[in-house]
Amino acid sequence: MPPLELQPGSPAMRLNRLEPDELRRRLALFLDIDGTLIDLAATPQSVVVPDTLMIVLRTLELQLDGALALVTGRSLTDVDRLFSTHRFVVGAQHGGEMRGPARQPRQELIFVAALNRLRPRVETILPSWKGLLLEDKGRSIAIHYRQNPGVAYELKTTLHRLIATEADALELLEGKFVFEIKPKNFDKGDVVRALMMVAPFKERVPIFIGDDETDRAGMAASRAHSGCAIRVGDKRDLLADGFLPSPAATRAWLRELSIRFDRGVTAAQ
Ligand SMILES: O=P(O)(O)OC[C@H]1O[C@H](O[C@H]2O[C@H](CO)[C@@H](O)[C@H](O)[C@H]2O)[C@H](O)[C@@H](O)[C@@H]1O
Ligand SMILES: [Mg+2]
Repeated sequence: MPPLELQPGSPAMRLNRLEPDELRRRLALFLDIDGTLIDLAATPQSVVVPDTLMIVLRTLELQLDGALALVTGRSLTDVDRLFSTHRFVVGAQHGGEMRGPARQPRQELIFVAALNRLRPRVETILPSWKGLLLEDKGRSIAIHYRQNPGVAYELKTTLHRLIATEADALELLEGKFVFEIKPKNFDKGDVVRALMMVAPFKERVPIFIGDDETDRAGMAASRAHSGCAIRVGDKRDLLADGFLPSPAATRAWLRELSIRFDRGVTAAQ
């Protein structure tokens, strides 16, 4: 099994002791995408989803009777482009856009007016710096500065100043070489809470796996449902019950989990 480091006494320890078939029937997986399932790349468009990951996710989704969701900052359209051969349950745009198990896109419009008012002002300030990439997702706007990391402080200060005019409605998230402007009324925790109210997630124990500050709301919601949280990367995090060192380790861990479920079913037959 790849190196999943578990905090002593965490609920994850108890889950880990369950028989494979019991675990399979009890578990719900909430998986962040960038930096957790797939390796980071120079631009949002240049990431690669390995075929093997696609197979593992699809297999786990079947094994968990559908209780697997992708929870991401990306837009739903972008998720469907990346994972083009299957439509997963998705909490996109940090929870601003959702496709639940009923396969119906649910779009929340609250607070979006504030974002629409701010959009032209963000577009106006961007040419002040070289190498910025604007990713307008509709319900959130990402400003990537990976190509010019030196601008971080000045850009952040400017964006904070812009957002101050819509402070009741909007917030600034800090990701990996990216600042994101999003409405305040949702986060990844809402995705977990919403899905845990409906089948097939309901009654299961959630595990949220993420790599970023923006995942902490999802991690906290998972723990609040008596589940656990795993942080990917080298940051220690008090909210995390376990740690995986890299997206490659996450992929390997998910694959091992799927194999363990498969063996459990075979053993029970
Ligand atoms: O919640 P996530 O699934 O982790 O998505 C977070 C953001 O990921 C993407 O940006 C990040 O990944 C890019 C590709 O590796 C990288 O170039 C960029 O620097 C990262 O910040 C995505 O473009 C954003 O929309 C997501 O919010
Ligand atoms: Mg991530």
